Amino acid sequence: MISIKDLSKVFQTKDQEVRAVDDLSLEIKKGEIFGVIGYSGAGKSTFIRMLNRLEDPSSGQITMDDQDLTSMSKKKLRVARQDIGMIFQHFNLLWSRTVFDNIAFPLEIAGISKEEKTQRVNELIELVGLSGRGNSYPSQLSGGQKQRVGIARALANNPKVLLCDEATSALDPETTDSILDLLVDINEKLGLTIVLITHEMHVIRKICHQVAVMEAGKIVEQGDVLDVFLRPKQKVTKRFVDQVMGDPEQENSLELINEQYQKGRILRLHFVGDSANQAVISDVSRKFEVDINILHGKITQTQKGAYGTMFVQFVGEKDEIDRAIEFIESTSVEVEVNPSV
Ligand SMILES: Nc1ncnc2c1ncn2[C@@H]1O[C@H](COP(=O)(O)OP(=O)(O)OP(=O)(O)O)[C@@H](O)[C@H]1O
Repeated sequence: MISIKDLSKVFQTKDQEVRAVDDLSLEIKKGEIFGVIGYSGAGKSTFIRMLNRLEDPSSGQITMDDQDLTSMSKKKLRVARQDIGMIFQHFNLLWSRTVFDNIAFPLEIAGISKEEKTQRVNELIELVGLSGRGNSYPSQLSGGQKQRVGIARALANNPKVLLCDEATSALDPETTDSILDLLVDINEKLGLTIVLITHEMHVIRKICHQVAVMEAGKIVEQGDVLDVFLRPKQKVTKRFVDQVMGDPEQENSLELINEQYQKGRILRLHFVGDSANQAVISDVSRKFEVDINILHGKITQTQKGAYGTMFVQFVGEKDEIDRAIEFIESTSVEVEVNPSV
């Protein structure tokens, strides 16, 4: 759906040249929630702003549904932009307009009749959960509600793509989660493709299908969110994954576990995104004569299923423990017996 080839943006300042985006290529599929994560200065904002030509690329090509956005005339671009909605960290609402009139703004520009406009705005107000707030002004709303207005306004013209520029970075964790839930809801209900940039791995974990990690203007790692969580290759990616998972081995030394729990067997179980196997512990306790102590671990949910590591102790007859381990090995849960650091 969106194809980005060799995209670069060079800013020329008085005393130096800054390569904010450096020869970047990406494919984003229709209906996907695609996250780009990176630290401050990585080039994320510049990248996302080029997708709707708020920023003009220095070189490279962006095609959306086979339309080349990079070589388009200003007039054609105005029409093509109706297919691309955008929301911002600081909402960018018109403070002198009500919620209703903020959402109506893009419809007025598109020249839609008054009746149609009223109907569409009311639909959008309901979709984003702001029923009854149409006559409020942005200053009377919470941060989360302001972002809901931003989302409704971005969706007014039925775009195919929604660009999110750090859309939850100004919000507290609970409000962040409610906005992320709304984005998933919209993605599923409307089949909308969402491209977001963030510096928070929590956002990627919670809603994205695909992730690209950006550093110094380049994509240094990319893939299915679960794969990247499971096997982060680059140092920068490992740091982001640790943001949400922590490192169980470091947090609670295995040596200590092995010292304290000397009976039976210590196992490290690795869960990798197959929800059918999340009940493996209760299955084992039902099927085998072993006592199970859960010692330490962290399992987290992603859009593609659960992921995480858990340390457990199995106590019982040796043969029974071996059979229980064999059973776990027959599932998609990876198991390591008497793991070492
Ligand atoms: N208009 C500009 N003129 C000159 N340099 C710029 C301009 N915009 C961005 N840059 C530089 O480009 C690089 C990438 O900036 P960008 O804002 O895209 O990064 P970012 O990953 O979005 O970081 P942040 O989250 O802090 O905005 C930085 O070194 C920045 O200083």
